[in-house]
Parts: sequence; C-alpha cells; structure tokens
Amino acid sequence: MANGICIFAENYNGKLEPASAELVSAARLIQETTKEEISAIVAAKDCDTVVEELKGLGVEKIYVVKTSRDILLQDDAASEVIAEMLRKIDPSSVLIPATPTGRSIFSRVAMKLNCGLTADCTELLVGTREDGSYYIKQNKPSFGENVFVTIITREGYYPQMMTVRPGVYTAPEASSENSAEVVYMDDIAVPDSQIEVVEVLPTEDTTDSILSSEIVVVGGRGVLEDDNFALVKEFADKIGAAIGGTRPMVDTETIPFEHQIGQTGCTIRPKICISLGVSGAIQHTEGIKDTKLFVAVNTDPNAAIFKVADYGMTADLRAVLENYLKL
Ligand SMILES: Cc1cc2nc3c(=O)[nH]c(=O)nc-3n(C[C@H](O)[C@H](O)[C@H](O)COP(=O)(O)OP(=O)(O)OC[C@H]3O[C@@H](n4cnc5c(N)ncnc54)[C@H](O)[C@@H]3O)c2cc1C
Repeated sequence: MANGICIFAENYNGKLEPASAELVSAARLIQETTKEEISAIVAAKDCDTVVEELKGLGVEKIYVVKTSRDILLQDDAASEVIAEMLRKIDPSSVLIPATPTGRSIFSRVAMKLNCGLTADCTELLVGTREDGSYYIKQNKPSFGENVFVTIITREGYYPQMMTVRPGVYTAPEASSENSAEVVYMDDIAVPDSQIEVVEVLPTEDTTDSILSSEIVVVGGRGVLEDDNFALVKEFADKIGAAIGGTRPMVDTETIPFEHQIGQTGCTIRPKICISLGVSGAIQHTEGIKDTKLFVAVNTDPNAAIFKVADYGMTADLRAVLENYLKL
C-alpha cells in the first residue's frame, strides 16, 4: 500500500534548490493530517551537502542514488532512475518543484509509472474519503489563469504527483538537531543518455530577484497612465527594490508574467512592499499577505488595498514619486 510523502530534491553543483526546500513545509502541512513519513529523493553526483541540507530541514528519510555524472539535465536518464526509485519507495504522494527541470523530468516519470501529474499547484490540501483514506486536493490556476481549480488524482493511481509553484511555501528553518535515515539505493543503474550537456550558462531570469528582494515596489493599473511606469522604475532603482505588478501590468506587457503577484502569479514575502495604483482585489492581495511592512498609495480613499496596508496614502502616485525623487 502506497504510503509516505516524498519530495524531489532538485540540486545543482552539490546544492539543494530553494524550491525543493520549500516543499518540506508543504509536506509538513499534509503530514499534520495524514501522519505519513516525509522522505526525499536525491539523484546526484555530489550528494553529500544535499543530504545534509535535507536533514537540517527535517526530512525524515533520504533515498540517494549516487551517480557518476550529473543527470538532472538528462531527462531520459534522470526519469529512468527516479521512476525506479519511486517504484521501490512506493510513496502515496510526490511533491516536485514546478521548475523547468521538475516539469520536464516528471512528465516522463508519470508516463513510466502510469500515474497522473498535476502541474503548477499553488495550494495543497488534504481530503478524506468515506473509508477514512486521504487524498491530496491539488489546487491550481487554470484556463489561462482565469479560474482556480481543484484536481484530484483518480483513486488507486499512485503516487499522486504534483509540481508546486516556487515561492508559495516558505522553507522551514534548518536545525543541526534534526536527523534522518539515509538509504543508498546502490542497486539502481544509471542508464546512458541521448542528451549531451555541452555548456551550462547563467540565465538573465529576474524572477529570483522578486522572490528574494527585501523591498518590492508593486505597480497596478494606476501606473499605466502617462509615463508613470518610468517614474516607478526610477523610484525602485533609487531604493534598491525589485518591481512586481498586478495582472493589468502583465496583460499590457509592462512587466513579464513571472513578476505578476497574486493567486495566479507569485507569492512574495519582502520586508517592505510599496503598492502604487493598485485597487486591492483579493486575487492580488493573496500574494502579498505575508509582507512585513505594507505601504499603499491610491487616489481612491475607499480602495480595498487600504484594508490590508499598514500605512495608506490617499494621493496621486505621480505626485508622491516626484516629490520623493527630489529628495
Ligand atoms: C481567477 C482570477 C485570478 C486572478 N489572479 C490575479 C493575480 O494573480 N494577480 C493580480 O494582480 N490580479 C489577478 N486577478 C485580477 C484581479 O481580480 C484584479 O482585476 C486586478 O488585480 C486589478 O489590478 P489593479 O489593481 O492594477 O487594477 P484596478 O483594479 O483597475 O485598480 C487600479 C487602481 O489604481 C488607482 N489609481 C489610478 N490612478 C492612480 C494614480 N494616479 N495614483 C494612485 N492611484 C491611482 C485606482 O484608484 C484603482 O484603485 C485575477 C482574477 C481572477 C478572476
């Protein structure tokens, strides 16, 4: 009988990807109800540091296939190895970061294991069947991000597999007091790959900056008038902030989708968030609710954004920014 919550430990150069560390928190929330063991799978050449990182985060059991080469960019070989690991472990659910690597490898793993794969979840909840068994409610935006749906893996098909959008959960604090059982699966062979990795280049992806920045300036439709956005960029530069926005900012291609904040965008947890010309729709404020200090500027004194702001300013954002930039 399938049992246990298993996390895919994505890693590069001997280090655990932050998106995989966040999954430990998602697994703990599931564990509160199902009481299952939390495990992780590692397939890597340099796995020692990754194993230590997972231990520190509170993973209870770590399954390792130590490889002679890095295989996570070789989807064919990696999916073969991971599918075999999961056949032996037989977990009831597998949580995977919704990164290009996670999506790419696990679509192949799902085929090999003849099970489903829900992509890009933004919330995982636990449901209970009449017979007392549990299942995962895999919530995610769908239909062009216009509706929010709950997907359930068909009963009897295990493991329930889902990729989870980075930034939705916060990684737990690591502790050197945590310990874990480490199981080396030496009998799993690593097959040859048809993929040769020629060179790995750093990307210019700025998503990281919005997820990790301590200060974020968020623009809404109010920023789209005149050349307000140029002022916002100048302001953000001056205070060393990353720029995020609401859906209209993405629809008008003012910012890339990766910088949309909210239910169907990303979740941010900066120390300071300055919101400019944003009305405060619930679908947006969901993505900023964990901000430590939240300041909002809006011309409409009745705007909903003021209900969630720590400090509100009923003012024209242009006047506010121009005055600040004169300082
Ligand atoms: C299923 C679903 C998922 C969604 N997901 C998301 C999501 O992830 N993220 C998201 O953002 N939205 C999302 N939306 C859309 C959301 O409902 C709102 O429509 C959107 O957040 C509104 O964006 P806004 O505040 O920029 O624009 P508006 O609601 O048009 O508000 C603009 C605000 O700017 C103010 N303003 C105008 N000019 C100025 C000025 N000069 N100075 C100061 N203030 C000014 C106005 O008073 C107004 O309050 C989703 C909707 C659905 C149905």
